[in-house]
Amino acid sequence: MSETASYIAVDLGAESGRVMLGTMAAGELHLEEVHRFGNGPVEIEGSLRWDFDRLLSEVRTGIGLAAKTAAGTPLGIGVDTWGVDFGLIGDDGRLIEAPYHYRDSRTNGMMEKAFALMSKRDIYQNTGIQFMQLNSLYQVLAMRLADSAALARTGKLIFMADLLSYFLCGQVFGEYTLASTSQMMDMATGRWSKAIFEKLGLPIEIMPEIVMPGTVVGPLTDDVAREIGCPKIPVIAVGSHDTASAVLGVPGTGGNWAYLSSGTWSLMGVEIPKAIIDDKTFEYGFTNEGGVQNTIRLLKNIMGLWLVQECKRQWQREGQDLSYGELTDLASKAEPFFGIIDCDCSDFLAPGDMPTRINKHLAQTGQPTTDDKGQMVRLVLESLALKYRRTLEAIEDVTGDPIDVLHIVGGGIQNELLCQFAADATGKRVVAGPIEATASGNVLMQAIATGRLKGIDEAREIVRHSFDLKEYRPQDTPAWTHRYERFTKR
Ligand SMILES: C[C@H](O)[C@H](O)[C@@H](O)C(=O)CO
Repeated sequence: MSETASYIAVDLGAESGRVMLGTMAAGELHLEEVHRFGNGPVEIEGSLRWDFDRLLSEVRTGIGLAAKTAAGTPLGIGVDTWGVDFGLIGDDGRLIEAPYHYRDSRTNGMMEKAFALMSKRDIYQNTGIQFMQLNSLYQVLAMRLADSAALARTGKLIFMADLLSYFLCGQVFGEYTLASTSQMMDMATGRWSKAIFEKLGLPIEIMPEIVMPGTVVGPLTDDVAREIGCPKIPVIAVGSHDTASAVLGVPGTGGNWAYLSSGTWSLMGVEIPKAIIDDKTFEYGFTNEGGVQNTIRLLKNIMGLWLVQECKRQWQREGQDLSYGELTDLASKAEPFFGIIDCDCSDFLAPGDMPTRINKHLAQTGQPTTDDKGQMVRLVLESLALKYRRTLEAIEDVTGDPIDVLHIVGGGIQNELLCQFAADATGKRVVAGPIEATASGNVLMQAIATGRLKGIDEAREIVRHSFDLKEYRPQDTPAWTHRYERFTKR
């Protein structure tokens, strides 16, 4: 077994996608970005969709570049994407329509319709998954209730990352961590939940077979390998859910640690050996998403930097194109604790004119509004940090274990102001890095699948030796605690 091994990681988020070449040698992981491309919703027939054909072509381009860049032939390709979304393929193996975007309005009011068919508590007891209208369950229910022709013609439903893999290697499968985000999988059996499909009248036969992360799915098809111009590299099921790969990429330094995968969304939680599905996790709204190597990701979705991304897009539309760096700089100089919002208010889920919606929320809660961009970004970041504190306290309450350190990973760590606010608001030591935790976890899972690594501990050891980490110590926490008390009383 040669010392050096390389793998191709395809990592797509809601805002951008990248193809990385990961090279493992001498206990270190080196990541090289060979291709990066934009991503975002496209409007088709008045609905929000993903431009799947473009994404697939970008992925193929990236794989070609990675294969050319690699010293030898990469040992595998792993694909991960955001959760819940899927494509439908017909019996002819072709995609029936452009996949829907989870922020499309077709799921408005769908949860209530589901609860009329099966109680909210029973759905939770079965799946252990948090309630978000964007969950796959409500997307499929919306199609059934709309007598969707596309659903009627469906041979197989395939989740986004696995759909990209399908068009690379021709194999239909449902990787476990990604499948778990759907709220259609029975957390106890790791199989599709018969109870949910029966009670909601959904076609279980269209669901793909669930496979565990680390499964070697199959080589690139002859056509794909020829068209890309690379060998028939095996496609490996990794933590197909980007957050599952990100959690494997957490360095996990000493003590009892929590993680925050920070990007469009903020996913905050802990890694546990067994799902916790009880009245407390139900009340707190915790989710038990599948992790790699038989772990569970107990976490909560927090609206995240989507709020800042959407403000930036609106100000751009209004002719002021400020970079994230410039916006954060303005925020650092703005008045502390000017106002506070509930970041997870469903008013903020859909795209479009976020500053106006934030001001409406401030006015509705008896707070002053603002047209100052720095002030608005600051109150968003402060509100996120206070939500992190609330979530961390809930994690400690549910697990009974105090958290010593908060690991923040992902693109969001470039917002150093938010990292510092997270330390200040929670009163916890924050360790930030790596930015590319998801791509790292993707490559490391392939290394485990190909026998180069024994498991999670060895993988995290490599993360600790391969990336620079930045520490943030809590400052001025009393002022934050005072603010937090006012926040929690709301
Ligand atoms: C809907 C979100 O994409 C999902 O809940 C989240 O876990 C994710 O995938 C973030 O990339």
